[in-house]
Amino acid sequence: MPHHTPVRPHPRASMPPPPRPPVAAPAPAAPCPIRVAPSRRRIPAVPRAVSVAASHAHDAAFLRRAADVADRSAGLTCPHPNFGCVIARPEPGGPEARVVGEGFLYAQGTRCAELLAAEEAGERARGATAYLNLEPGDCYGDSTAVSSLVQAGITRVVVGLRHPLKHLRGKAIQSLRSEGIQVDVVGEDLQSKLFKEALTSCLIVNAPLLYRAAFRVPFSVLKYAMTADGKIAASSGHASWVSGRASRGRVFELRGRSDAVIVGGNTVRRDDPRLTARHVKGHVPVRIVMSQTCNLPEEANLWNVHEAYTIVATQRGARRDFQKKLAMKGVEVVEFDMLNPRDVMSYCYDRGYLSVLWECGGTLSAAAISARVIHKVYAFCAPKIIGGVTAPTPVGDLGMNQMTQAIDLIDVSYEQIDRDMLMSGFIQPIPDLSPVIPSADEIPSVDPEVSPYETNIISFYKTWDTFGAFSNFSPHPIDMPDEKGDCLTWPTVEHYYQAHKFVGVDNPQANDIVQEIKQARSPEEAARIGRTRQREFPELIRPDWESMKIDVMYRALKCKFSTYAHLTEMLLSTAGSVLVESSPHDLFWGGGREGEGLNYLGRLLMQLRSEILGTV
Ligand SMILES: NC(=O)C1=CN([C@@H]2O[C@H](COP(=O)(O)OP(=O)(O)OC[C@H]3O[C@@H](n4cnc5c(N)ncnc54)[C@H](OP(=O)(O)O)[C@@H]3O)[C@@H](O)[C@H]2O)C=CC1
Ligand SMILES: Nc1c(N[C@@H]2O[C@H](COP(=O)(O)O)[C@@H](O)[C@H]2O)[nH]c(=O)[nH]c1=O
Repeated sequence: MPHHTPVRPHPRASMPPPPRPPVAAPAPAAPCPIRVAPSRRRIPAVPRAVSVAASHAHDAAFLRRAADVADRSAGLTCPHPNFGCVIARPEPGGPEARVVGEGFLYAQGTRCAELLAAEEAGERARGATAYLNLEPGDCYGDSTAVSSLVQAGITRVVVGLRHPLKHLRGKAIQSLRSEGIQVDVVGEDLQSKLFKEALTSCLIVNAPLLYRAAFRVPFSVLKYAMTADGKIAASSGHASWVSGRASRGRVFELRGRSDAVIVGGNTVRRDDPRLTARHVKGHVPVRIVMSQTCNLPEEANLWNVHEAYTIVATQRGARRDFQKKLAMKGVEVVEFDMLNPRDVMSYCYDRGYLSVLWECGGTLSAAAISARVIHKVYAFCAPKIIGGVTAPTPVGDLGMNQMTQAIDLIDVSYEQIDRDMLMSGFIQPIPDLSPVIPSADEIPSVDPEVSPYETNIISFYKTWDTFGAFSNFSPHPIDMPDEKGDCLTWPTVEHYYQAHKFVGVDNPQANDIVQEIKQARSPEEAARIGRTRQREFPELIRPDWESMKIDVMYRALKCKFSTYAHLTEMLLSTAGSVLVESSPHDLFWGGGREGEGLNYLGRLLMQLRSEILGTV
């Protein structure tokens, strides 16, 4: 029988709840068919003695709403598995059902959607139904989402999609059922075509996670703006602007939904782009330049890493002196034996990216399409003619010389944006993983492919991966003494670690930064603030930081694992294995791309494990 995680009390409130989103959620950035109904909107009245079809219509409407709610973190934080939870109950005496609570996962390491929705519903959750776009991904060993629904008194749960990650698939559904809660999964227990639209909404809002799980590369979107005669720039290369302001505003939103934005060397040389999302607050994607020659300008907007982080992906050994200059500016250079879109996407997968936006020209876009790493296309078409025999086009040579070879886009949407027309469609359909990965109740307890003598390396990285609780981003607050001995609660280990770069520095600005980090709404924002301030104000970093950072991390980890018994249990369950933080770029705390990293995070966890086992 597969092991199912016992329902545990959820950890103390780890993060201040994000401020209530506006009543009408921001219009979804992607021109997807779903529109967000204003919050608290009554779902159309359905007579109490409802037919099955009518109750399905009810369920479908609330499930669509859960998918809409799940999308609310777009542009605020990095792409992550999107969870929305809507709790609804029939009005006492009235025929209508009403939303009594809803919530969405704001970021990795923050309070889960189910906990937030149950808190908002309060006593009204008793006997109600919870609608989830995606099966809960309790991967911290504490089943917060499941226990929140159980403790709230939910009696029925409707799930849009089973979790696509193998180590999570089916576990929460099984836990809920073992607690006596009725769980209806669309496509399994709910087969009606009335769910088609709701299911599409669930697929779209979690497309990045689904593509990542299915193809082991991030969900990749190619976006370009072209004139009516099919040019992305004048023959001189001049391209400002093809599309209008409103269309470019939509592009900024698309960037805000992406972990990274990719351009080719030519576009850098021609446009000197910034590639930022242009919103005052919120998530800023990494900018990636693919350049085989590394023949890039000495000065460029992309080298201003105060605005956003930049990676140059280049051929191994290309212009090493220039690479050093880039590194001095804070630009990260990553070398590849053979620079190609597939290897760069595999690297982005290793970095935990879910979604990437390709904003390159036709040369690189053709290479990416040929490498089959592009999944969706956004084509902005402007009503203007530029002409030019040599004017660049959106996609270069694909080796096709018969129109019958053309790639047909599927699930195509058309949207007018001011004077422009946006056509978007998929090159590869959103993967339906239901038949591919069996769920927990179907997976044999021992994977026959893995021999018991298989390598004993346990890799961990993102909070949604196996052993996600080992990540410093996991939502486990720690109580730590400050320099005066007073006990302070830090939302996560990451908050504590980043803030302690600036602790003990006799400068009010340093203390302000400590407070700014401590109050960050999510560990990723705490990390972003800490790293940005470190680059901006190196003089505010405590002078002994390099010699003290391991001790700071060790103290935080010791507190984390001694505070949460189930985390200690999880750590001890890895006895005999080597723990590696599989970050391909953090060569101090992580293992690196080819194991060249020092893996200090893995080493500290193994040290803690030994101390607990008394085997130091
Ligand atoms: N309207 C729009 O939406 C857009 C317009 N543009 C315009 O397009 C023009 C640039 O287009 P284009 O010349 O096609 O440039 P690209 O942006 O496609 O860049 C091509 C460069 O990408 C690099 N590259 C790295 N790996 C590969 C690979 N495996 N295959 C191919 N190239 C690779 C090379 O850089 P290197 O030479 O350094 O080795 C190559 O020269 C500019 O005028 C720009 O203004 C660009 C983007 C969007
Ligand atoms: N010219 C053009 C686009 N060009 C793309 O946008 C980049 C410039 O981004 P930024 O520097 O952030 O404004 C440029 O390098 C290219 O990738 N995009 C569009 O949506 N519409 C347009 O008309």
